Amino acid sequence: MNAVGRQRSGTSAVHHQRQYSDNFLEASSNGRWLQSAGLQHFQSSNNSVPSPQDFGYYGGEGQGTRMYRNVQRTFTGGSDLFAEPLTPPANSRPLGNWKNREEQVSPNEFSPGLLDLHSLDTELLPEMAVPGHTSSVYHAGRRGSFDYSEPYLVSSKQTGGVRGMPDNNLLKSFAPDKEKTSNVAKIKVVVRKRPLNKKELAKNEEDIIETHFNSLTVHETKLKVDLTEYVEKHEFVFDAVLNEEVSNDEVYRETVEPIVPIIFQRTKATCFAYGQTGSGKTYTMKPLPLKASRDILRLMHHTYRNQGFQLFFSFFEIYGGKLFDLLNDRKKLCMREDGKQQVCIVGLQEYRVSEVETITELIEKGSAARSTGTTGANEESSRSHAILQLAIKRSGDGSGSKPARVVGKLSFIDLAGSERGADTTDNDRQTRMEGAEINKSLLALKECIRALDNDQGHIPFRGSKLTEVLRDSFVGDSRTVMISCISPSSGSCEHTLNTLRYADRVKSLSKGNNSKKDILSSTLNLKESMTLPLASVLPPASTFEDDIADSWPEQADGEEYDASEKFYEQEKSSWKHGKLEGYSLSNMEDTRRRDNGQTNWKVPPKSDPKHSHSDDGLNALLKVITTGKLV
Ligand SMILES: Nc1ncnc2c1ncn2[C@@H]1O[C@H](COP(=O)(O)OP(=O)(O)OP(=O)(O)O)[C@@H](O)[C@H]1O
Repeated sequence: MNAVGRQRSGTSAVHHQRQYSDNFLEASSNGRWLQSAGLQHFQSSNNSVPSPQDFGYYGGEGQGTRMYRNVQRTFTGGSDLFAEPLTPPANSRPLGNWKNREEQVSPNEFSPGLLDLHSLDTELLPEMAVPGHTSSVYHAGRRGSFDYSEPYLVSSKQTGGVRGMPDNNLLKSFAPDKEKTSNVAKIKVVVRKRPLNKKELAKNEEDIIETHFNSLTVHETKLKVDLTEYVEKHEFVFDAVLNEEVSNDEVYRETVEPIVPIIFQRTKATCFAYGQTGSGKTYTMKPLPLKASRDILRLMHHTYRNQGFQLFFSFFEIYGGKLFDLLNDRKKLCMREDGKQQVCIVGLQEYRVSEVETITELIEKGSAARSTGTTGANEESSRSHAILQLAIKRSGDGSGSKPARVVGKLSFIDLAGSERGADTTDNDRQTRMEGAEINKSLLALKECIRALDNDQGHIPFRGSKLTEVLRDSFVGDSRTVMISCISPSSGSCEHTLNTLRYADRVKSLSKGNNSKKDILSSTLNLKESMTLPLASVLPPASTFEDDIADSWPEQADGEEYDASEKFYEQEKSSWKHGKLEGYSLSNMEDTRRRDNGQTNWKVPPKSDPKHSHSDDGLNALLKVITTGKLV
């Protein structure tokens, strides 16, 4: 497993310095996010981006008093929270407190055009031979050193008639063969830890996250009955763990870069960020589409030159269960399904793009129009799920004479911040309702990923608008990358554990190697999920009840009532009947552990007579062993 940049090593000081020069070089927030994307040379110097007033506030549509981001607020908004540099590398932070305490280890792109809804563009093209590709080692040497400077981009040389495109001899080659496609994991779970911010430092909050190669340990301080403190360790293993020193460039390399070539191979891929409000989801997600577009354009103009591929860009959000076009004055959109159960977003404006600069402008424009609000942890919190889609289309015969149809799609989802209901007690009703809606969709997302990975016949896409919209990204040949963002602070420990457990659950769904152990583990996870359905996202009782009673005004009129309500009711019922008991079965969650620096694959959880699901799990396990079938 890749460990670049995640371990403190002899180069850590360099990483550290680069990380912050990436993120904090300019005072201009616009420049800042381009820098953090490694694309500062694309910073718009013209006035083509509309003025803030153009999107300052969009009334109506039941948006109440919600605020929208203006151009001045970019994803690094609120950076006043951060000192520069912020934290020394985690390993250099004194872990003394933990050590002094008694330890307890718990096993644990500009030609705008309206989207032609009735073109068959939601259908994937039949497989077409793509001649003339260069087949070389795509990732050769990338693990050894970080290419922070991105020389092919910094270079002022223009090649191939596409601005911002790399110099030929620096062009990375992609091998678009089937084998490569299947080599990219179906589900990849990556965790990113952000540095402590000013607020947390001011409160003397400790960094409780210790990162290793592809694992991390959370040091949770607890109190015994006699009020003496002890530290409980929670260990998790993921596909990659990115610490606070890791730049957005490396995040891209680890997460999205490997899936870019395969979207030319009839694959739909989704990358989403999950995590507590203020944990760095927007910071992490915002640079990714630009970097991916750059690579896609490079492939289109080099490897796939003159083959009729086109790149289309769209950007919308789901707020309160409704869809809004972020590139068209927040126009309300409708989601429809065609006869083939393909999802069509009626009215969504799509832009055909061929230059990175244009994409930069579109991202700026869309981000400025997002719904934001204030939460306890983030003054400018994203209260919507933002979905940015890059669709690769090609005319049916590859010559451009027939209408273009979708070949592959790459969706970037910046999910709204997850919150525990407990955190919403000092928030207004609107914020609490947002929280409930957000949690519902996160739960539905997890359920879909779970069902997909278990090859279940029924995928509960109707669980939420989010999953309905993402339906066509999950069926067929799809890839999912989940980036779990966490805060390192002791004050966010519970959130962090919830986020990691969600991530671990998603990860455990991946059959990856299809080893028997994995299958067994999936069985156990499924079993557990049946008894603990709302475990990781459910707000506490009081808030949950309030939120149910308060249902969204737009939904109350039944206009867009859908199966999600029913789903929600079912989940609520499960919860009411106490099926969440045993949620803290951390040994069930932390399925893989490290031992003496070696990663051990999933082990079945220990039997615990107090928890009946353990017996169920063992029974399931035995059945699989004896029958070779999942039960
Ligand atoms: N890895 C990081 N390095 C430096 N600063 C970071 C990092 N991650 C996040 N931040 C800063 O933390 C603050 C909150 O981040 P961000 O807005 O991305 O959180 P979020 O998870 O999207 O929150 P919400 O869900 O409420 O929208 C921002 O000021 C951002 O610049």
